[in-house]
Amino acid sequence: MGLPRREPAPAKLNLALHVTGRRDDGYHLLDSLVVFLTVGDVVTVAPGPLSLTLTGPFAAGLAADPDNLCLRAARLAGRDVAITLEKNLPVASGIGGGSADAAAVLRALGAQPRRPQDLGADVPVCLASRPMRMQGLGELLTPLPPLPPLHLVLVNPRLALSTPAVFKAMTRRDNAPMPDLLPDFPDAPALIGFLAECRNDLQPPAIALLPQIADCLAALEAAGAALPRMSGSGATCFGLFADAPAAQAAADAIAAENPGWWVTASGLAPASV
Ligand SMILES: C[C@](O)(CO)[C@H](O)COP(=O)(O)OP(=O)(O)OC[C@H]1O[C@@H](n2ccc(N)nc2=O)[C@H](O)[C@@H]1O
Ligand SMILES: Nc1ncnc2c1ncn2[C@@H]1O[C@H](COP(=O)(O)OP(=O)(O)OP(=O)(O)O)[C@@H](O)[C@H]1O
Repeated sequence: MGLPRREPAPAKLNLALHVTGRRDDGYHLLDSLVVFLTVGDVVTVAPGPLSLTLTGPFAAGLAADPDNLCLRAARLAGRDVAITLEKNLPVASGIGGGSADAAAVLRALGAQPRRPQDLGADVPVCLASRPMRMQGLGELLTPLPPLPPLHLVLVNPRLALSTPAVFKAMTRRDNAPMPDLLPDFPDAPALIGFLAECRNDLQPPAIALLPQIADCLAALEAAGAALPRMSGSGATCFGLFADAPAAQAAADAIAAENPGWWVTASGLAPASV
């Protein structure tokens, strides 16, 4: 594949995240509905030697050190390339930033490693970057039926949350999965009705570790969001709105009231990135 190449790394969002068990090695069994957003990082890959340059609003939260997931992805692909990462997503925020970046590097290189999950449980789904039911530890992927357009607002208190710490803080790990057969989602009310019966099982332990998450959820609720919920292991929360102007107006109102937070409106990424 020709270089240089610019590859979007769309944010990952867990519309629902059920934790259904725990293996002896400490990893958890998941059942999740995952979608990808128009907001995201951007990776550019050019001919080598191997290097990483960080730009963008959240670049300061990361170091260009060898264990950055972009460099780990290039090494897994066996390629010496010069990578630029435009970091638009908050770091350690439950929307898959690092996994999305690693997947974008692999896509840009046309690499198909046998075990992308070795870079992180979310990397296989981020490689696909299209709506999926994600099961197992994150490696079992089933495409979702077509989804209606969604208009979201994301809210993050600009406080990082460690994924292992949230899993560790769970008090109950044998929660019910989603139904075996998912219904069709002809419109947003149908999807919202289904999601209302689902959960993010990481939300209660995350709030116990970081009570500000409850403030983000309350702000979304007050702005009229359907289904305010946390994504992944947090702390980013999301809510759904009727249309793009309503989402933008809610994002503006929440940002004005909470100048310290990261707030953005977003839609779903097109099916192929
Ligand atoms: C919570 C999710 O974001 C949901 O999409 C992902 O499962 C986490 O994906 P990720 O950040 O790519 O995860 P990894 O970097 O592989 O793992 C971080 C930590 O999360 C916990 N972890 C992750 C995935 C999984 N199925 N069970 C786990 O218990 C483990 O403590 C692990 O050490
Ligand atoms: N390119 C990268 N972008 C973000 N974080 C990275 C990257 N490379 C390494 N990391 C490390 O990975 C950790 C997790 O960050 P990341 O943003 O992927 O978490 P997350 O959004 O919570 O992901 P998930 O939803 O998959 O749990 C951070 O502590 C960070 O230091």
